[in-house]
Amino acid sequence: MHTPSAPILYSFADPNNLVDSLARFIIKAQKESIEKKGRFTIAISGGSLAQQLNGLIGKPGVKWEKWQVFYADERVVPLDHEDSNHRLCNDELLSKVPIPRQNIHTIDYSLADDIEELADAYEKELIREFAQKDAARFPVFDLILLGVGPDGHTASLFPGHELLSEEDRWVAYITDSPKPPPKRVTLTFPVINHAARVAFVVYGPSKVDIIKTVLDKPEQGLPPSRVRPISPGQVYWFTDADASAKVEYPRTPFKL
Ligand SMILES: O=C(O)[C@H](O)[C@@H](O)[C@H](O)[C@H](O)COP(=O)(O)O
Repeated sequence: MHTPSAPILYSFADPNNLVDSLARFIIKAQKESIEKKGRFTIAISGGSLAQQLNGLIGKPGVKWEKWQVFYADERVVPLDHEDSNHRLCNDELLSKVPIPRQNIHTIDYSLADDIEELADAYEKELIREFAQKDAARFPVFDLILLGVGPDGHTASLFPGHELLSEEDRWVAYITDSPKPPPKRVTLTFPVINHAARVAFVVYGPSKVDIIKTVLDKPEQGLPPSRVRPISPGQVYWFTDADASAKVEYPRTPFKL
């Protein structure tokens, strides 16, 4: 029944090719989603991922007014703070494209003194977008974009952390993140694993060992290995030759 499909691994020798292929992949996902539902729901992580999205800037065929952008995880800092994932994503991409501000769903930092309330408010923001329209137990994002830390975390789901077993909530909070800043909110595994598509974007030599473990030894259960969207959801890996150098898992040639 709901057997997850095997991950699809792309490895690009040329970094520009990764950026361009990722942009084309996102535009195709956007087109299919808008044709089906009239909108495109996407969640974006922080870290180096934001820079990899600049292939979208100025590309024909992107219907920015149909995008609904959420954050796969967010650091609990003011939105203009240099640690904010929203600030990063805004600086790298969103401020450079004609997306309506109300389509960008940020945390409400005014609730930061009570992180549980802040996480609940962000969950309600998702419910407003998804529950009424899709009436599903969990939201079905059209696309979730994730990175992987050298310690094997993804979004703000860290190896060995109790949040890995969250089965109920859409948005959870963490106050002891091993990667600073310590206070964060994150989408949970049930949400990530209900997405139509999840794409990891990982490049550079510092990721070579962790990517090998995640893809070749999924039985170790690192957070990115647990990203296995239920059918017909699909997980993709966009890597460069440095990050995937040691991986034995089979690569798929990129074509749309
Ligand atoms: O808020 C965060 O810290 C990120 O969302 C995090 O999950 C990130 O994606 C990875 O740590 C990879 O980051 P790099 O690509 O910068 O290594």
